This record gives sequence, structure tokens and C-alpha cells, in this order.
Amino acid sequence: DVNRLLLDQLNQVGLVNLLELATRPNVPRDLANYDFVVVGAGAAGCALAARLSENPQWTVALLEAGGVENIAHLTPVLAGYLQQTSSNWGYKSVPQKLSCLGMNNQECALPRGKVLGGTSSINYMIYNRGNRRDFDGWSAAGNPGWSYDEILPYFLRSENAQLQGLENSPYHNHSGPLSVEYVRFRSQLVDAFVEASVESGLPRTDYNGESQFGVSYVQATTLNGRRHSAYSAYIKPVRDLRSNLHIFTYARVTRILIDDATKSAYGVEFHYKNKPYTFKARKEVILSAGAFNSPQLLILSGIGPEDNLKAIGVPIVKELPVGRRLYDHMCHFGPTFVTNTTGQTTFTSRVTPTEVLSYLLAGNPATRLSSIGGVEALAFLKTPRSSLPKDWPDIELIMVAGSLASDEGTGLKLGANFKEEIYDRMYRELAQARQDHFTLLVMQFHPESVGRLWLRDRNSLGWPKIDPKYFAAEEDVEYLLDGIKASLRIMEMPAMQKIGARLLQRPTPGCEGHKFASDDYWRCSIRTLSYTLHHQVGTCRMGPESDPTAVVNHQLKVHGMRRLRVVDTSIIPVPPTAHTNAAAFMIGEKASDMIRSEWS
Ligand SMILES: Cc1cc2nc3c(=O)[nH]c(=O)nc-3n(C[C@H](O)[C@H](O)[C@H](O)COP(=O)(O)OP(=O)(O)OC[C@H]3O[C@@H](n4cnc5c(N)ncnc54)[C@H](O)[C@@H]3O)c2cc1C
Repeated sequence: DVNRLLLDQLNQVGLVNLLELATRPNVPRDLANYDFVVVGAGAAGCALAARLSENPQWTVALLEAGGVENIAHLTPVLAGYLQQTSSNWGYKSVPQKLSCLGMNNQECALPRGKVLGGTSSINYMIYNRGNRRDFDGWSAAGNPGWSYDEILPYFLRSENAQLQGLENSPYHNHSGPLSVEYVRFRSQLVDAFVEASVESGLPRTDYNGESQFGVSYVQATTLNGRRHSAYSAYIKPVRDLRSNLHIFTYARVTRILIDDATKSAYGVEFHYKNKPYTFKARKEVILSAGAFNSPQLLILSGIGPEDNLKAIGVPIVKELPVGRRLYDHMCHFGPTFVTNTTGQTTFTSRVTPTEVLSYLLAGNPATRLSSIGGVEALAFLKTPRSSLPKDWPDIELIMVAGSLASDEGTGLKLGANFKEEIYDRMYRELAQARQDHFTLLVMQFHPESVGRLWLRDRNSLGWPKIDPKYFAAEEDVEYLLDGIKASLRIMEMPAMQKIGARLLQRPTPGCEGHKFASDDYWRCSIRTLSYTLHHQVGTCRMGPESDPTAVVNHQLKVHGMRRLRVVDTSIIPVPPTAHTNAAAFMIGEKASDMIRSEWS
């Protein structure tokens, strides 16, 4: 019927969310009581709140600092632009000495989602779970319940896979809330890359299946070519059906309320439209505010390292190493290769009005608009330097049908804080000539470098200080160098020769003193074009009480505290062999079971 059709169309373009905000603002009632107060509607927070509210006896408040998604969030090709919107918290690192030399003021950009859906609403939508050994390692480190065999059911529970050829795989489920599909739009460049990878000896693989090792077209958290965020997957389908689930946007939590005598959390303070409010939690307060904001909230509430709490004048409730460890996955943004093809690189300005109409109105999932920011394939490799077991990759190549030139310097360059001269001297000409090209981002999975996060003052609306210390360990650069060499070997394969793929002959600014493409040139380039894939973990590290680096235990309860958990990627103890969004959903799902079994 016409109304339904109209609603469907409005939904497609994200307008329903905006209307919802205008017509149904959820105004908080001061001092309201809930069973559970969940802070942050990101990947883990949405999964958790949706699962907890399945029990009609329990009331759940989900508090989110940001607003709602719109058409830009839903359209995968625009991923790179979202970092410049108010849906990004906009964090930057403190100036780095050994990395991000190509960024303004040597500050690495550290985007995070600030919107219903959190970072799952602004990320690049790559769906990737990790290696069996990652989780077995968590379990062996004193975290019972987190081995691969025990967490796989939670990855599956969240997934609704529409992956051709994997219909019968025991590693995929087809009935969960989160849609996972292959990106339908594919360039000739990715076909050549996959073929060349196979020619170089890599097997074709399902990197979320039995073995990660090899090459695959990318699996994405999209539904019919549109972003499927935590909000779209978990909350939207149920929010009108559950009167026990209350969702508040633009609600910025500033402190956890704690009874000092019993060390029990009993509520939160937050700001809504510049006014302070309090919510009480009868059962638990759960922080799902992400790898930067969950530790910030703990420290603001007196749970953190003694020196930091003393320095900012917050009374100590519990001394814990909050923020003391910060891991991430660092990349080299490149190498970039030009090709003899035409019309294959994802230039956003090349999107035609016909493609837009066919995507928006006919819902065609196979247009350029469904490309997840140009990412088309992943390859998981081992470098000769790795001493890890043979089935545990240490490098990933992320094949992107473009570069900073794809949006002519209007999106990614600004989002990542690249200096103008990087764009001018390496990419501008590619954009002007609409020269076909692609980039292989080379990412290291298991870095030795460890950063940290702390607070400079007790301003609850301020930014945490973040020093990721990328490449403090020299060895990390050597891994990426090996990864770059592996990518160059793939370029020598016949499938790459067929499309005339050759290294872009534009030296990285600042590295001209080294012979182009020599080892020292690449080492310099790695420290200059240092690009994080935003997989920050470890700031509220999970581990047993005996572990001096641990903040939460295996049930995600904050050590020494009662009725307080952290449920998000900050609990991940070491960087996984994966991008971190899938793990966030898994953590939300698993936490909901732990909470259910405790309170039921
Ligand atoms: C640009 C970018 C691209 C990425 N691409 C990928 C990818 O392709 N694949 C992948 O697997 N991973 C990717 N990641 C990483 C991945 O998306 C995140 O690790 C994951 O989504 C984090 O989930 P989370 O639940 O831990 O936190 P988040 O999703 O960040 O959720 C935290 C939520 O808490 C809210 N919040 C924070 N503080 C407060 C407060 N004080 N009061 C109220 N609310 C608050 C935030 O606004 C946010 O909504 C990317 C990340 C970024 C930034």
C-alpha cells in the first residue's frame, strides 16, 4: 500500500530517524529508577540493551551522547566523510614523535562514533571476528568462558549472514539481528587483486571460518547495500515494541554514582540539553561508552590510577590501572598502485545521478554507493619475521579501490588529519586525471607498542589525553615493512600485470632523502603515512584480580566494585587478529547472558 511504500522510501533515506527525533523526543525524568542503566549506544551497548530488555520484567535505560543516524550514515560509500560530522567525537592523539609524521602537528586522528549506533554507525563496516588463538589466549590468561569454542556461539547469535557459498558453513548463522553480506559492487581491480593473491600462493578463504589465512572479498555489516549499524540491527526493530526499554539521545553521562562504603554503583549523572539529571540503577550500571570514554568515566568517578586521580583532584574510590594500556592496529597508508584500467576506482564525484536514484529509490544494492568506502578485499598473511604459530596471521592487506584521491581531498584527508602536502604531492594529480588506481593498506595485528590514556583535569565534558605511542617498538615498523614487501610481490603476478598495476611513483613527502622504494624509504614512509584502523582496545583490560594490568574480571565486573561492569571493546586484553566491531557485538551478547544468569 502507498503509505507503507512511502514509509519504506523514507526509511531508505534515513529520514524516519530524523522524524522520530522530532516527534518522539524521549525526555528524561530526573531520579527515574531502572533495573539497568547502560551508558553508550554503540556496538556493544545496543546489543546488550536489546538483549536485557527481552525480559519484560526488567527496565533498561540506554543513554547516548549523540543523536540519530541519517542517510549519510546509511550510505556505505560515504563512510570517509562521517569523521567530519558531529557523529564523531573528534579525538586526536597527543603529538607523536615516532609516527603520524604526515599528520598536522603529528597528531593522529582518533575518530569514535557519537550517535545511536556508536562507532558501528561511522566505521568502514568490515565484518571480521578474529583467530581462534586470540580467544584461547584470553581464556588462558585467567578469563574463563572466553575461549574460542565458548565465544563462537555469541558471534553466531548476533549474525544474519547472507554470504553466497557459505550457506552451510558451521561458522555462519542466518537468523541473528546483524546482517553480514558481501559487498555487491565490485571493481575489476578487486577481481585482479584476488586472482593475483591466489597466483602468489594465498588460498581463497572465509576469514571468519576455519582458517583466516588467505584472501577474500570483504564481508560487510550491510543489509541490501546499506549500513547495518548496531542501532539498525538491534534497537530499531524492537524499540516500539518494548515499553521497558527507554532510549535517550544527547544524554552525556558525566559520572557514576557510587556508594563509597559498599563500593556499589547505584546510578549515573548525566547532562541532557545542558541540564544535569540523575538516573538510579536498581541492579547494575553498565559502561558501554567505548575504548576512550569508558575509562574516562571510570577515572572521573574515582576508579583509576592513583597518580592520575590525585593529579586531577578526584577522591580515590578504587585504585585500578584504568587507561594504563592502550593497544591499537597501525597501518601504513599504502602502497598505492596505478593501473591501465578506466572507470574502476571509486571516485565519489564519479557517482552518477542514475546510480543515486537507483540506489535510493529502487534500493539497488549493487551500485557504487554500496561500496564500503572503497574497501573490497582482505588478505591475511604471515611475515618471515613472525614466530607465531603458522595459522596465526600477523599482517593484513586491505585492498581499497582508491586512496586520498577518491574524494579529492574532501573527506578522508581531513578525517585522518593528513597534511595538505601529502595530498598535494602524492594524490592530487590522480584525482585531477581521474587516474585509476588502488591502495593496499598494510596493517599489523600484534604490535608490541603500548600506549596509554589519562585525564588532564576533572572536567567531565572534556577530552581524555591519548598517547598511543605507535611504533615506539622498532620491531612494529619491521613487520609493516615485511607486509609492504609481501604486497609488492603480489603486484608481480600475471593478474596484476594484465591490468598494468605499477607502484605510484610519488615519494612520500619527508622521505625523499632515501632511495625510492628502498627499505629505509619504506621505514620512513611507515612513520609518515601512519594510519590507524581505529581498533583501540585494552583501556579497561579484562583479567584476574592477580593481574596488575586488569580492570575488569572475566564477568566484566570492575575489580573491587559491586554492580558495575564495563561491556565494550575497552575490555579486550590484547589486540585481536581482526577489526574490532564484530567482537564488540559478541561482547554485548555474552555480557547479556552473564547478567541474565546472575539476576534471573
Ligand atoms: C572510522 C572507523 C572505522 C572503523 N572501521 C571498522 C571496520 O570496518 N570494521 C571493524 O570491525 N571495526 C571498525 N572500526 C572499529 C569498530 O567500529 C569499533 O571498535 C567498535 O564499533 C567499538 O564498539 P564499542 O561498543 O566498544 O564502542 P562504540 O561503538 O564506540 O560505542 C560507544 C558509545 O558510547 C557513547 N558514549 C561515549 N561516552 C558517553 C557518555 N559519557 N555518555 C553517553 N554516551 C557516551 C558514544 O557516543 C558511542 O555511541 C572502525 C572504527 C572507526 C572509528
